[in-house]
Amino acid sequence: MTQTSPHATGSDADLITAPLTYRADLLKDQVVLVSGAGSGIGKAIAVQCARLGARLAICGRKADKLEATAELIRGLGGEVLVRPASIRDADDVGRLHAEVWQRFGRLDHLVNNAGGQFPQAAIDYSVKGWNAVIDTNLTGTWHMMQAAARGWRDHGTPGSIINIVTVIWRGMPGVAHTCAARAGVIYLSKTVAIEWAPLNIRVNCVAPGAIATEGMDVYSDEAQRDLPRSNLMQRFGQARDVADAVTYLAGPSGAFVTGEVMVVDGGNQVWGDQWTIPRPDYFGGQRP
Ligand SMILES: CCC/C=C/C(=O)SCCNC(=O)CCNC(=O)[C@H](O)C(C)(C)COP(=O)([O-])OP(=O)([O-])OC[C@H]1O[C@@H](n2cnc3c(N)ncnc32)[C@H](O)[C@@H]1OP(=O)([O-])[O-]
Ligand SMILES: NC(=O)C1=CN([C@@H]2O[C@H](COP(=O)(O)OP(=O)(O)OC[C@H]3O[C@@H](n4cnc5c(N)ncnc54)[C@H](OP(=O)(O)O)[C@@H]3O)[C@@H](O)[C@H]2O)C=CC1
Repeated sequence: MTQTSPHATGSDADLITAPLTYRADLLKDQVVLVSGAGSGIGKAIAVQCARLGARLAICGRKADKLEATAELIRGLGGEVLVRPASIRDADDVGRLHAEVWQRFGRLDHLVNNAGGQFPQAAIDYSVKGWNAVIDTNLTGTWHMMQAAARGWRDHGTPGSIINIVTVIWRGMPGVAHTCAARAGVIYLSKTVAIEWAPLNIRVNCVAPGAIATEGMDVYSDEAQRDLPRSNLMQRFGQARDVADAVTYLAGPSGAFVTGEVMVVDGGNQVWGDQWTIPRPDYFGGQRP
């Protein structure tokens, strides 16, 4: 979604100046690794963490997008390691995590935000299209989780993982591949929350509903018009709504929270169709 869209997320200036929900030293000196931090929700999370005193490591595939986020962080006086990487590449993910430890000597939180999908009827998925979404959203997320956990285990320090997923519980017509991947991440997270509790690692998820970001550009104009009507608030959420949930889980407020999924969706989990492809006649036909 472009910044000129009526539903566009806050501008860079908003990310820097919007009033903080949390006190400004909440994450002071902590190190946060955010994937997909070059745009949308990841950018909002990274900038908010920097405003809360954290030092950042950011990754994504496109260096120019990451640099733009890094500029904002540096402008705030923050410290940031910029590391282009695809989360699909397990070896490169391993090197990324090694660089984070080398640079900062610690990692406190991993925010697995990188991901995406394309709208298509599931019956038409190609093998390559299915694999692209599963390899990114499920397997790529896992590479990052495992590398982080190994780092904390090897250094004998605590850590927390926050995985950005989505609202899967009533299905997601038009994006079945991402629904499958995110369901996998949620139950992976609940399981390793148990296995990694002895390592003092908390593992949680945040499930956003329809949030106004550049990522929405992959959907048709009709879908973008319809999505804000798919929740009780009748609007898009903002990237900072998700950043606030991440901060809740990362900060002292999250100290007794693990294996949880925090839903930030304006109530879409209880009401509202979320079709991202034309609705079949069987269900009342095309969206208005
Ligand atoms: C639901 C509402 C709430 C959620 C909202 C959000 O999450 S929004 C925020 C999230 N942000 C986003 O969602 C951002 C956009 N999404 C992405 O960038 C996804 O991460 C990605 C998996 C498509 C990228 O995978 P990649 O880097 O590998 O990209 P690639 O281009 O190389 O494609 C690989 C293959 O996938 C297939 N295929 C791709 N597109 C289509 C299509 N339209 N049609 C059909 N098929 C399509 C095709 O097979 C293609 O190969 P081909 O045939 O071209 O050789
Ligand atoms: N906006 C919404 O309504 C919702 C979004 N989500 C999820 O939230 C997350 C952020 O989405 P949003 O900000 O909206 O969309 P964006 O498309 O703006 O953000 C996705 C980010 O992921 C990065 N990314 C994609 N593939 C890879 C990869 N293989 N390795 C590293 N980075 C990658 C992209 O950067 P680059 O292209 O440089 O690699 C991009 O910055 C996504 O996982 C999305 O699916 C979930 C529910 C709703």
